[in-house]
Amino acid sequence: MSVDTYRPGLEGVPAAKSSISYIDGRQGILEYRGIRLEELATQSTFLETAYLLIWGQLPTKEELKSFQHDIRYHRRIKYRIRDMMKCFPESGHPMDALQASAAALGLFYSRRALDDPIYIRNAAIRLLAKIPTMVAAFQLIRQGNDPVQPCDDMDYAANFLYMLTEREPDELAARVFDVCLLLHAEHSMNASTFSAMVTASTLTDPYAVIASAVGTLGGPLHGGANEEVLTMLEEIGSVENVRPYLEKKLENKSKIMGFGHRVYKVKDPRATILQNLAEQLFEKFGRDVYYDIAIELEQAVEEKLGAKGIYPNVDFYSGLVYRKLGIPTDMFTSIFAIARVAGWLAHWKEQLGENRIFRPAQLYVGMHDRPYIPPKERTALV
Ligand SMILES: CC(=O)SCCNC(=O)CCNC(=O)[C@H](O)C(C)(C)COP(=O)(O)OP(=O)(O)OC[C@H]1O[C@@H](n2cnc3c(N)ncnc32)[C@H](O)[C@@H]1OP(=O)(O)O
Ligand SMILES: O=C([O-])CC(=O)C(=O)O
Repeated sequence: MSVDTYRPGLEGVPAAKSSISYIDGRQGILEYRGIRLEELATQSTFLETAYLLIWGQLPTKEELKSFQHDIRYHRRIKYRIRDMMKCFPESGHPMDALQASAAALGLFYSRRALDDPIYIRNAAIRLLAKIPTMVAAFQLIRQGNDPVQPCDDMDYAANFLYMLTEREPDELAARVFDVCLLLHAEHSMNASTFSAMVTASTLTDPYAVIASAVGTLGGPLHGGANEEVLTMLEEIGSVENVRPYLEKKLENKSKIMGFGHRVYKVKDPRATILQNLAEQLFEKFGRDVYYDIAIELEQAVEEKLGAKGIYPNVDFYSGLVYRKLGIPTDMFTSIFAIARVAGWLAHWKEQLGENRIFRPAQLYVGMHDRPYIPPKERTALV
């Protein structure tokens, strides 16, 4: 293998064949199973879209009804998982709590019948159903409260907001949240999905697959950027400070959170839809002061970095939507994870269909034939 074939970060290197989603990064197009995201966002729901992603086609009325029913039925989590979560430190990050809880599901359900479609379906249903319950449970537990049981009369998104706030959510808020989940559900070979696929390729159980993907999503270069964006907007503090802040960041060669993408060289289509959702919420519940800062920052970054193809990504406007929905900043990435479970499961299933263990090569750049030096003859490096 030569240095010429090595691409840091595997940029542009195809790592799998997939029919799940398609991105045109120059035109800002995203399709799930061939259907434009914009069409799904206005006409579908998160659960219907999750079905589409995992099983490859839109469900019939009966299939959707039975899928929704099964998810409702499996929303509760075992008291032992709740008790385990009560032992987590309240100061711990929600993504760490989620990774540990997702992995813990494997203790109860990891039968690994990977060639049995019923096992695959049940595992997908359990994960889609229980992950939101676990995310909401940690939020209540860390505030010193008991988790709220899922409400059987509520849809997926409304039920999550209910478990989080203990109040029946506003209709617009629930619909907006559902669309947010749909927008974050899948995005081809991103880092967390790749992580899920590597884990899946060893034929381990799906709970380990999802736990490894959650760990990868949390980093600030990936899903964790949505929290960082809000912190940055708070730090900027005023519209007047946007340009001086940006100048300083660029001088220090720092990244501007929520901007840039390996594939998109224009504004991420999800950011456009999220911005629109934020505006719908502002119209009903009042404008967020940070929105004006965000708009000014988008403009300033475009002037400075637009020529390099650096525009807002999905993480730029999502936090402003979640904030208006009353979701605390350090939970933003867990919300992303609830949605992305659908995409991870779709890739898990696709990977199992034509599995070969991931085992890439490396370019060894170390030494050879070094003598072993006994401890007393060694000198410290510094
Ligand atoms: C859900 C998601 O994962 S969406 C991405 C969320 N992450 C972020 O918002 C974090 C900020 N963005 C970034 O760090 C990057 O744009 C990434 C990680 C998303 C993509 O990284 P890569 O494809 O490896 O691009 P890379 O980091 O090599 O950047 C290429 C060039 O653009 C610049 N650049 C990229 N993103 C940014 C940014 N946000 N702010 C300033 N400059 C940037 C780099 O400095 C680099 O410039 P150079 O060629 O002059 O050295
Ligand atoms: O595709 C990527 O690299 C990151 C991303 O936008 C996502 O995972 O949604």
